[in-house]
Amino acid sequence: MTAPASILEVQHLSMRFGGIVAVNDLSFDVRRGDITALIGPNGAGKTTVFNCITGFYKPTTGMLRLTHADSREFLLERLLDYRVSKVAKVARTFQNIRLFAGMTALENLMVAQHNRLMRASGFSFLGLLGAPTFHTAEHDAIERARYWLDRIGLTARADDAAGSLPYGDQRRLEIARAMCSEPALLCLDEPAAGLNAREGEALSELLLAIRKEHGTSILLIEHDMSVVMEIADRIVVLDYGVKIAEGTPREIRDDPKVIAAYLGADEKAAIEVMEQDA
Ligand SMILES: Nc1ncnc2c1ncn2[C@@H]1O[C@H](COP(=O)(O)OP(=O)(O)OP(=O)(O)O)[C@@H](O)[C@H]1O
Repeated sequence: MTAPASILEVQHLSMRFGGIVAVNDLSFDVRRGDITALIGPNGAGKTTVFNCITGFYKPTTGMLRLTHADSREFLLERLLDYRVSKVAKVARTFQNIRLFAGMTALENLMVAQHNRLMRASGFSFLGLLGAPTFHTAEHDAIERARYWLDRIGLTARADDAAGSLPYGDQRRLEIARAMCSEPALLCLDEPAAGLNAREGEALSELLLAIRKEHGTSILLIEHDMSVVMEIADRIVVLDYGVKIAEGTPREIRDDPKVIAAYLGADEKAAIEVMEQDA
């Protein structure tokens, strides 16, 4: 059986906060194995969409259907947030870094596998008895953590406190931590924020490698257009909670509606700017 082409279908999603309509009747698909970017000016509703997908918010209306490669379906709007990560296998990073700063880099990657280890330990009982299933799970968890440390070039700093690492390394460690839970869908909220050009390139390389080597579908919010244009397969553009465009990086770059939204101008003014640039 071939895996369904879309890993996530967002259908008619709306989210209201009192009188504010943060997301308004939004529909788009995240294709399996693609890097999809969600972009738009400040306040467009991007983080609200993420919060609905990851179960932090219950949408006012709409459906969020996630389909695993084996065709198992999950309606994310009906799941509690911990089940979105644990059962539906959606992992997420945040705009601000949320590592455990006092724990080592390796420990941060082990904590991410806590659920799996707890299950293998029979919720402590089998672990205390030293059951082989627990030892195997523990060994696998360490191997997985070491793999990801190596993948982000931090093996030599495995025992350093996460908070003492350079900012770019912390960003990539967060992504590695999310990958330790072996997600079907990886949601990244502004992973390039605060990175310099070199760190931005290292991030792009990491995300392209995750897609290529692990086949993980990625949905990212990003303001850094150089990163978006370089790595995204498809882009969805939001403005005032509404989808104003969707397409390949090339299609989006030349779309007057998108340029107008970013300039805070109307479409006619945007076309004039494009003609001046040409
Ligand atoms: N919990 C909330 N309560 C009330 N209003 C909210 C809440 N969360 C978001 N909003 C409002 O919803 C709108 C969309 O916000 P959101 O943070 O989703 O935008 P964004 O595109 O992620 O912006 P940015 O790029 O600045 O992070 C804004 O007007 C914001 O003030």
